[in-house]
Amino acid sequence: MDEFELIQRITPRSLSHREIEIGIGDDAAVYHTKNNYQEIVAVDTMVDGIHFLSSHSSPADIGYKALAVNISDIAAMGGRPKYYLVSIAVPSGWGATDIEAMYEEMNKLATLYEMDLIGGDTVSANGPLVLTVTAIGEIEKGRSCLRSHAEPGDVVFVTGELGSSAAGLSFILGQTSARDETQSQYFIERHKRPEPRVEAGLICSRYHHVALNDISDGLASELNEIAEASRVSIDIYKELIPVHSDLHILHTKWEEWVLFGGEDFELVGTISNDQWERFSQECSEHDVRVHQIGRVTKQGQAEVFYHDGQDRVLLEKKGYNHFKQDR
Ligand SMILES: Nc1ncnc2c1ncn2[C@@H]1O[C@H](COP(=O)(O)OP(=O)(O)O)[C@@H](O)[C@H]1O
Ligand SMILES: Cc1ncc(C[n+]2csc(CCOP(=O)(O)OP(=O)(O)O)c2C)c(N)n1
Ligand SMILES: [Mg+2]
Ligand SMILES: [Mg+2]
Ligand SMILES: [Mg+2]
Repeated sequence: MDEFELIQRITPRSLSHREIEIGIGDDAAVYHTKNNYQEIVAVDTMVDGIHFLSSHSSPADIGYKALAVNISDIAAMGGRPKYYLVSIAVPSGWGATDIEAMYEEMNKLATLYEMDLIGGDTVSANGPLVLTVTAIGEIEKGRSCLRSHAEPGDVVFVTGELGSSAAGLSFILGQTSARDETQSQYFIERHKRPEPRVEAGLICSRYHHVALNDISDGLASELNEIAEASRVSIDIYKELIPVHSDLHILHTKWEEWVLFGGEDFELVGTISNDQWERFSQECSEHDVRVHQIGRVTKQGQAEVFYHDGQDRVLLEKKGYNHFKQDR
């Protein structure tokens, strides 16, 4: 495979954004920016064996998820995604068709969100496949949904359902068995194809002082990050957390999946009590699922508490941690 041929093949034929002066094809990309807007930039890397198993995920699956998790970070700021760059380190076992299939799927997802590929990098590798995506988005000045925005009295909410991605991973790793193919396929799909909550994030950006985080490392970890950044205490309630109706029958570990599993790429956030009803109404009008799961209680100490019936336990900042896995 020739590096230059490959770049030519993955170069988009048309672009969604006219602000691009030069995308792929020079030393760097150049685009115009809008007045009264700020840019949002996020980067995440995926490594074979750590974030996915190339034995179980197709190149298309891998491409989809690498872009989706970056779009998710733009959504978690309340922004609109616009551009992306892709860097790949390709091991010798991978051919041009695999790489093209990966880009094809990224391109499909990007088209849904009107994003343009504006650059990247291609290298050969001796190690596993490494895929790094940088996403760039925009937001009106001062409207970002920062982790530091939580205040006492705020409602704590999540989008979608939690724990399904971890259940899917458990199926892939052969740690859980399913009732039937349809059941396992549902959860595996949640794991391989998370839907970035762009619409939910955009709605959040139109409200005052919303805090947001996307759930990559698990609910417990992300809530602790909000608590730390805002220096507040948060209380959440087991019975309020939305989960798939089959989740609890799959494995006794289902509650761990919900709290610590991660990779749901749902949004967790806080919003003032007086905006909550209008906000949840607007979400339902746009078919965006949101559920209240708790409250921000007080300023001072950064703590998260989990209510299970009569019990109230400290929810530690435990979850996926790259340097702290039991492996
Ligand atoms: N190696 C690094 N160099 C510089 N900044 C980093 C590095 N790794 C993470 N960060 C920054 O630390 C913050 C937290 O990162 P991370 O936990 O990966 O966020 P997320 O879960 O949203 O992807 C982000 O602002 C990220 O940009
Ligand atoms: C083979 C395999 N093992 C374990 C996992 C679980 N896993 C890997 S990374 C991760 C956390 C999210 O990835 P990270 O790089 O921390 O993303 P970020 O927090 O930066 O968005 C989880 C739950 C997986 N997806 N695949
Ligand atoms: Mg990251
Ligand atoms: Mg994030
Ligand atoms: Mg992480």
